[in-house]
Amino acid sequence: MIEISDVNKSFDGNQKIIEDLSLVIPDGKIIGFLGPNGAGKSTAINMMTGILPIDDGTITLNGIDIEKDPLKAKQNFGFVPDRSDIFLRLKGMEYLNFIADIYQVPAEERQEKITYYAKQFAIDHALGNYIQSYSHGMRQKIMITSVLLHDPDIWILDEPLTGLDPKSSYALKQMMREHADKGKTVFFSSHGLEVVEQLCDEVAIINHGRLLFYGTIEELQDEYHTDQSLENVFLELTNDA
Ligand SMILES: Nc1ncnc2c1ncn2[C@@H]1O[C@H](COP(=O)(O)OP(=O)(O)OP(=O)(O)O)[C@@H](O)[C@H]1O
Repeated sequence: MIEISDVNKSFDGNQKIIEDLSLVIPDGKIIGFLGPNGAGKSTAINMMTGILPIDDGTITLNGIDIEKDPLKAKQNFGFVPDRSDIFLRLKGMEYLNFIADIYQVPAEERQEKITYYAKQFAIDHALGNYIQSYSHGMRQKIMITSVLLHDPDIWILDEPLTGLDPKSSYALKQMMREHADKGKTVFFSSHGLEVVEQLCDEVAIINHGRLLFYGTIEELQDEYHTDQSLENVFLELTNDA
C-alpha cells in the first residue's frame, strides 16, 4: 500500500507543481495514474520513490516513510522510470547482476529469473551487449526485468508500456495482473487510455498537480453521468478551455 498525504511540491518556490495531493493506493489492485503532459505524474512518482524531496506532506510505502527511512522504504518497491537511459556503460547481464547484488537475490534464484524474464521479453540474446547499444524498448525491458528480479511487493511503473512490442506488452500486463491478484500493489502511469480501461481496477486522474478523480471507471462514469469511454470522460475532465 502507498499512502500519499497532503503532498505539495514546487520547483521555484512559486507555482505548485503538486498541490495538496492525497491518495491511498491499495494492495491487490492495478491502479492507473493518468493526466495530460505536464500534469505532475512523474513529479509525484519521483517523490514516491525518494528521487525528489517532498516540500510538505508525507508518503509511506507499506507504512514506511520514504523521507524518514528511505533505505527501508526502498526495499519494498521496484521502480521503472519513464526514461530508461541509465547504466548505459554496463552490459545487460552486468546491470541485472548489479541490481541482484544490491537486493541480495541468491545466485541460483537470480539465474533462474534472468533466464525466464529475458526469454519472456526476448532480450536473452542481448544480455552480453552494452545497454548503450539497446533500443528504447530493450532498455525498457531490462529495467522491468531488474525490478522483477528482486520481487518487490510494490511496483511503481512510469509509462512502462511505452515502446514495448505487442508480445512484451501482453506479457507485462499479465505479470501486473498476477502481481495484483497475489495481493500486491501495482501503480503505473500511462497515456494509453484504452490499456488503462482494459487493465486497471481503479484510476487516479491529475491535472495541474491536483487530483481530479480517484476510483473505478464505473464510478467515474456515474460521477459524470455518462456511459462514455474513459477517453471521452478524460478529455472532458482535463479540458482547460
Ligand atoms: N526539474 C524541474 N524544474 C522545473 N519544473 C519542472 C521540473 N520537472 C518538472 N517540472 C514541471 O513540472 C510540471 C509537471 O511535470 P511532470 O514531468 O511531473 O509531468 P507529467 O505528468 O509526468 O508529464 P508527461 O506526461 O509529459 O510525462 C511541468 O509543468 C514541468 O514543466
